[in-house]
Amino acid sequence: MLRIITQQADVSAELQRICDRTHDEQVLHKEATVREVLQAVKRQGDKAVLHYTAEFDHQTLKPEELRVSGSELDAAYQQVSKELLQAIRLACRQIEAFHRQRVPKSWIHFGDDEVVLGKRYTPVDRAGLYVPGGRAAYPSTVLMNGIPAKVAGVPRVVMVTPPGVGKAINPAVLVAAQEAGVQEIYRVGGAQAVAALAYGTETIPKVNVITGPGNIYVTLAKKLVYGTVGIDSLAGPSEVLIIADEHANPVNVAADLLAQAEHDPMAAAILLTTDAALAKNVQVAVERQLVDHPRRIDTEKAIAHYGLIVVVESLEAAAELSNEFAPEHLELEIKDPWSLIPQIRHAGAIFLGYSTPEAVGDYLAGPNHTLPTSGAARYASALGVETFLKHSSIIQYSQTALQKVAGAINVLATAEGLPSHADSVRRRIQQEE
Ligand SMILES: NC(=O)C1=CN([C@@H]2O[C@H](COP(=O)(O)OP(=O)(O)OC[C@H]3O[C@@H](n4cnc5c(N)ncnc54)[C@H](O)[C@@H]3O)[C@@H](O)[C@H]2O)C=CC1
Ligand SMILES: N[C@@H](Cc1c[nH]c[nH+]1)C(=O)O
Ligand SMILES: [Zn+2]
Repeated sequence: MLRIITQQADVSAELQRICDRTHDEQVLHKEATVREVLQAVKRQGDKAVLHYTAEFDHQTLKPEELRVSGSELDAAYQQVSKELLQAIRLACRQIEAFHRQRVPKSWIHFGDDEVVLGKRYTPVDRAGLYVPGGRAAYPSTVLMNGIPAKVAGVPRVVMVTPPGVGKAINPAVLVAAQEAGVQEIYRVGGAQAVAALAYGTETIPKVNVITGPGNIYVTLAKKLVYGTVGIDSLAGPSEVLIIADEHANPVNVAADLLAQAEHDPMAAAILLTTDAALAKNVQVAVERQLVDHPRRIDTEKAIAHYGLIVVVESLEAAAELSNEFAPEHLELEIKDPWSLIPQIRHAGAIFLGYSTPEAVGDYLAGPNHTLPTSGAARYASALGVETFLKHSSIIQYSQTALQKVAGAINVLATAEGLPSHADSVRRRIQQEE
């Protein structure tokens, strides 16, 4: 049963507990497992990858089966319906159009005294996309990761995804990969996949950046390999926080809460409402919709552990609680959602109004669905083209310009006790005189 509490109770502490669910003591034993997997893959390469694939995914693979073959990729097109292919292509177009909107551009500024300054953007050489596949198949995530990598111009894009039952990756995932321009796919998931991409194995190449969402094991692994490789953000078990007023439809709100909860037993689904009657009606609607839910057991776990309805005093109070939580997805199911926007400081994606369910963003509105979770939206953002780019600063000084700043550099270098720094400037000035 989805719990209802009022704002008088210790709401902040309860929200914090839910927010921290991926980094509290209960996940420590999972972190120990992940550390073991990372070390083993680093030392033993493919052998460890295959070992953990057998242990956690229950699939016995030979090294040569790790990479998805060309014939499997071709065959996937025969296994998806025309409607599914059309939907994937529609999503592709909309996601690509969105991500092409504001691609970071190199720039150069020619200043006084022939000083040239700028930034030059270049893609990483190799990107590794993690596409989840434990409890559901995620062709949409293939597009959300593959398209920005393509727009960024990454020369080599590698994808990993769990092997699936009978070693068969969902054909929609393989079709989506090809539509997004990804051809190099490996049948491996979990922490062992992240480790393979971070350290490289005999079969799987080491990459420069690992992107994509995943469950607690994937997210902990990404956190631990950060530094050896770059990552997009900690995009772990899904979350939605809905702020709703008395005009919201309780059945729709319940469906949106369940749409998150069904992802994972560790997913979070929170409603903050100014209307006590709506709170009760949503609670009842959630129960009803769970009755014949095909993923009932896991979804109920998420609702029981990380689901919550809070009756708040005002929309302003709701906005403040939402900021404390910093949700991955925030839905504003209120009459004038734009009026609350100025008060929202932290959220991965914001969905406005009664007719914008999060699912529209999950699949095809265009913005990325790979978003920071567990409070990471306080400092991180959605995956984007920039995730696959880095920039080099460009600096050119003329002799005249150098002469003008030599004194200041000398003072700063002396203050830092670094005489060679001062000397490197002084010598050039003296050479000129
Ligand atoms: N934040 C975001 O942007 C998004 C998050 N998600 C989240 O991605 C996740 C997908 O999760 P899954 O379906 O589980 O797929 P997954 O691919 O993330 O995880 C499955 C892998 O976990 C490993 N694993 C399972 N049990 C294990 C154990 N006991 N010990 C060690 N490793 C184990 C297995 O190797 C398996 O391949 C969900 O939490 C979902 O909410 C999905 C889309 C977007
Ligand atoms: N809701 C997921 C994305 C998703 C993919 N497919 C369905 N939903 C998230 O956390 O962003
Ligand atoms: Zn979803």
